[in-house]
Amino acid sequence: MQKITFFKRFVNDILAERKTITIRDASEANVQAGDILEVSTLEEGLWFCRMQVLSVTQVNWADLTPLHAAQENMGLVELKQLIKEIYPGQDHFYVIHFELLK
Ligand SMILES: CC(=O)Nc1ccn([C@@H]2O[C@H](CO)[C@@H](O)[C@H]2O)c(=O)n1
Repeated sequence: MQKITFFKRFVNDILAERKTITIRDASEANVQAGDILEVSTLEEGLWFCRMQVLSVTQVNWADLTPLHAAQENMGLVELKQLIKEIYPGQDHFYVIHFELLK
């Protein structure tokens, strides 16, 4: 089974389905539509759900939209700032759209 991690501050949003995408660089985007992922926190490695990948699409930082931000349950300025912090100096990303499995 494939695995993915998230910062633990996003656990509640993911479980409540307020966060339905994650934006990753190429090294973390080795998934495709249909894949089922075991999901745990980055910090403690605590498992918290399974999710199914609905789609993987490419995006450049400058082309992020308010829709991406809404799917992250944040504002666009906040999302763009966050991605700069997580991935300094990178411009090319993958939007992984997922569905929580229950
Ligand atoms: C190894 C590892 O866990 N890395 C990451 C990387 C990103 N993210 C979140 O995805 C969205 C777009 O980047 C934002 O919500 C990020 O905070 C995350 O939770 N964990």
